[in-house]
Amino acid sequence: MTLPALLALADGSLFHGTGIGVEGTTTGEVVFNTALTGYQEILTDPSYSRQIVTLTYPHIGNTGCNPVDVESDAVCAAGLIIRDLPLLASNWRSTETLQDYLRRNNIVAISDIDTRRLTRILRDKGAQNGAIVTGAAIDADAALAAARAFPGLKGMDLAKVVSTTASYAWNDGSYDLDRTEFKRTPGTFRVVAYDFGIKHNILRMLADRGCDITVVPAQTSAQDVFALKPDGVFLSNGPGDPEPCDYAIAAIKQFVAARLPLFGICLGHQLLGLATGASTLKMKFGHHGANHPVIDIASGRVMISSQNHGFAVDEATLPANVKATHRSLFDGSLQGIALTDAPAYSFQGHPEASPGPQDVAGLFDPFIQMMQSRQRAAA
Ligand SMILES: NC(=O)CC[C@H](N)C(=O)O
Repeated sequence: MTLPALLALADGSLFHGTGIGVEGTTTGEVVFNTALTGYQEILTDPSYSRQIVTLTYPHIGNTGCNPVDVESDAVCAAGLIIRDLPLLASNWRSTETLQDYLRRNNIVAISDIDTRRLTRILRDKGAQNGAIVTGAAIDADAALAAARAFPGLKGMDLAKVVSTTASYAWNDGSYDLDRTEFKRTPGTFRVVAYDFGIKHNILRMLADRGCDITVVPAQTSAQDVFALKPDGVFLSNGPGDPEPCDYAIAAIKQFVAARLPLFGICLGHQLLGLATGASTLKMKFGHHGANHPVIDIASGRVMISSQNHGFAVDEATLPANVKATHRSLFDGSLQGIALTDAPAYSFQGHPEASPGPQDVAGLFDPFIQMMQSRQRAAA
């Protein structure tokens, strides 16, 4: 039996389709992602908390779902919007269909809508607050009211909401090619990783490079981190607006002052920017995809990157001791910064990919080199 479904946007747009998850209502900011593959990694990326994701690729679910291709322990996106759910899921690693996966994770989702029309609206008007309602008796006015009641992500501190409540150790490296076993590299560097909504593949890529990682809650004080005697601190990706995360910004200022090696990704990049005194802004529709070209300003090299952000550091507000290292070739927005007077840098896109191309994976290396230099200086 098909489940009727309606997507309502705050601008008044309505899309009738088919419910492919559970019955109910979900609200959030509706964003479009242009990646062709990786729907499971996208759904489980904590940075999508309170966001409803529409995928522009029309056939989603072809390869089913499995327990391995996840970026956290839960489905974090507030909902999913797709054009077409294939009748058959086929892959040797698939253990369940996308529909079963969505239902088991209690996700409200809609298919059979014109995702191209939806994406054009989001591009023209900017990311919209929205609601998906599924069930036998759908009321368009109630759906619109739900969409308009969502307060929007601006000013919303979600990092401390999705973060781990207790610290834990992580030393699993990447999977082998069959994705049946983890690679393990002996830990040479003690790294404290702030969990603002951290993706598993970031932790794996740090572990592959010899990091022994302690993951700590978002609100951990700088003092508690210094007590762990780290060689370096990593600032993770995460959902929501970076600006209200004053606890993290205060801690980062202390790490910079102590000249502790620092590396930030996405939200972590935005927080490093704020800690240096720069400002962040909300973008019109953000960057969400797996094919975004960025230029390394010093070398002129162009790399294709995975992206997922709706806020950005405003390059015009960078203080004199912070240089721009990367820019987006789609819209010229700032993609990377480095401090000129401290061992600290960050990147707006996703060097860990998952999903996406691995062109920018080398951005993990300077962090390792900074920790090496620090260890040598102390020896
Ligand atoms: N992936 C992320 O870390 C996203 C950062 C932030 N929530 C943004 O939307 O810009």
